[in-house]
Amino acid sequence: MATGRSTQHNPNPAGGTRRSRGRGIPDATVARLPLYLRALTALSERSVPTVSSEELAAAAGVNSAKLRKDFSYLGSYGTRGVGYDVEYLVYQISRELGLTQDWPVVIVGIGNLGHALANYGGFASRGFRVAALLDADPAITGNVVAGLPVRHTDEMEEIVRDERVSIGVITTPPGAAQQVCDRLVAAGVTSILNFAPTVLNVPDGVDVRKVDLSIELQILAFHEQRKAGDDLADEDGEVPSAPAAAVVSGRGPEQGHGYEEAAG
Ligand SMILES: NC(=O)c1ccc[n+]([C@@H]2O[C@H](COP(=O)([O-])OP(=O)(O)OC[C@H]3O[C@@H](n4cnc5c(N)ncnc54)[C@H](O)[C@@H]3O)[C@@H](O)[C@H]2O)c1
Repeated sequence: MATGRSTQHNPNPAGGTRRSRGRGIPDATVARLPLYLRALTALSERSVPTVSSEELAAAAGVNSAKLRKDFSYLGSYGTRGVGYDVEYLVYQISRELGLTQDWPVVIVGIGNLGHALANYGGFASRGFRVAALLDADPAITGNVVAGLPVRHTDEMEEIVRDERVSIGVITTPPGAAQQVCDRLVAAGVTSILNFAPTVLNVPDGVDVRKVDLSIELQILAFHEQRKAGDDLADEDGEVPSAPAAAVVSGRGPEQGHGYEEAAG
């Protein structure tokens, strides 16, 4: 394993706007592109030809000034009085996100979550092909999930090389995640989507995105608590002291998605 590891890619580091490699689009803008693409795809499916920045911003849940700024990085300014061409924007954003090419993905850890992800049809329609499902448990290997045989992790290196896999999805228990990550990276994977509740150490040049539904729920709980506090304050004019900080204290900078709050 390489030395000099860094921790995961922080989409919004303190002290400046991080720019993605290549065309100088800020990472915060890149993080919002999938939101625009989802909204645009829905419009495209309804054969809507054009959309205003306000309509699209509302559909994507983003502020419209931010959307116009984001699209200016793509060189897309829309037409006054007409708006943006939906099909062209779908193409432009897909191209920017690298979705016009096929991305083979491996999923490691085919338990409850791995099964659910393997069965999720949305990957293929967005350009992500599940190249292999891997698990360390011989009782699971050989089972067919979503039409694919679960293969043993002993085959990981060979599969990554032969299928030219650059994206690995980790759905193992937390105790196994770092070791799985190390093997994926050593085999040539350069992007990891980590569902295990653990912080992964990776060498420079490897991007890690972390998905944690419990953190999202904790953030909602924080806002719920604030709302409850506001209601009480409305009644008696005082805001009660809320122990909410404890609820969100586990939120590290790499864990928040922060589409709206991220600098753009
Ligand atoms: N991010 C989220 O929102 C979210 C939601 C649910 C679960 N999780 C996490 O996802 C992970 C999986 O959860 P689950 O409910 O599917 O667990 P599970 O126990 O059902 O499945 C885990 C699978 O990983 C396999 N495994 C164990 N060690 C391995 C190794 N070294 N290499 C390859 N495979 C290995 C096991 O054989 C098993 O099939 C856990 O870390 C859990 O905490 C995250």
